[in-house]
Amino acid sequence: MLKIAQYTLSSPLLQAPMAGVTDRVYRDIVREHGAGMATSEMVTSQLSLLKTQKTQLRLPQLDECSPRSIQIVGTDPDTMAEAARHYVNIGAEIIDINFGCPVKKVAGSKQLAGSALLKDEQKVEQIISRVVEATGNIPVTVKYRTGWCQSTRNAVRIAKIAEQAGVAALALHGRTREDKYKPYAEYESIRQVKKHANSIPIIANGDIAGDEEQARFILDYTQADGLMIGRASFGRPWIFSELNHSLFGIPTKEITWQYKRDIALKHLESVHDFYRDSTSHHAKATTSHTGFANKVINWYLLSMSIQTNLRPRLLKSRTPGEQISLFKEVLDAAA
Ligand SMILES: Cc1cc2nc3c(=O)[nH]c(=O)nc-3n(C[C@H](O)[C@H](O)[C@H](O)COP(=O)(O)O)c2cc1C
Repeated sequence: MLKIAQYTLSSPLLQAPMAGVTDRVYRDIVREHGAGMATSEMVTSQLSLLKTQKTQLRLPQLDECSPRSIQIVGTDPDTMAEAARHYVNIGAEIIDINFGCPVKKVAGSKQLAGSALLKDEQKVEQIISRVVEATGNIPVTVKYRTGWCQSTRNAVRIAKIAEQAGVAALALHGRTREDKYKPYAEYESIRQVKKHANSIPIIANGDIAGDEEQARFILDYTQADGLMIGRASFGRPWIFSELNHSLFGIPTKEITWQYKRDIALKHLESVHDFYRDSTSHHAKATTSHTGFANKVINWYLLSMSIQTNLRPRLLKSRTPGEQISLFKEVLDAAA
């Protein structure tokens, strides 16, 4: 089984961190359905911004499934080390560093964080070393892309830097920053990384769609120790238990239509509970609350191939109660 430093995971299939997606509710649901770990979406290493409600809601909580991994993003080694120390103090059990984010707000010329750091290997080394030093025996992992652009791919060099600086595991998305999300991810770089940095677990990421044959191919071809799944888990948290069963023979419940319906409904109810409880004292509560609830509805309608003319009403529901009962009606009508 996949081991990250002192943590033996229950499955080598991990949920990819996704900003605006993998909130506490999402992480709980995928863990319940077989994901071996679900890292938080990226959070700032600027501790002064920690007060914001948005960041507070992104942080892992002490009652969350272990190991609690939190992903930090930033650019200054000392600031990131200080942030890592802070997150460990409030309960993180693994610190993940983001060297993969392609978006302008993070990797643009103003911030030079996320995937932009792949252009500066020395800085990567400094950041990792400082964070590893700051976190003591709390494992540090790295999630990154294969390089800034096709002509400067440096996944193997980054892996060796990370390995030498004491990183406990690497997750590699088989695209460069320049590739953004264009089809398709490639797995050759992941295979090379596994070949050249074989003292730590390597986790393959990119376009894993949930079918057994493809997942088996990626594992065999790259020899990776685990797979990380992002978008394919939208409205489909049972993807983990399905693949756990088909790839590794881990027993699972039968995934019937009724089972999916119950999960979809529970996901929506949990989003309403979580944001209502967490944000009831904040004026801006409704933005993330409604945003997440509507995303959840759209994901499940798509993944369960449900077409309904009630969709506009569903997304514009005035109260959580109204939305939940309408969603139930839609799910039951589609059964
Ligand atoms: C909406 C969205 C948000 C994302 N946010 C993050 C993030 O916060 N940190 C990170 O390392 N990667 C982030 N990613 C990248 C994913 O973790 C993953 O590497 C990428 O989606 C490829 O995997 P997939 O093809 O299985 O989706 C994000 C991706 C999406 C689609």
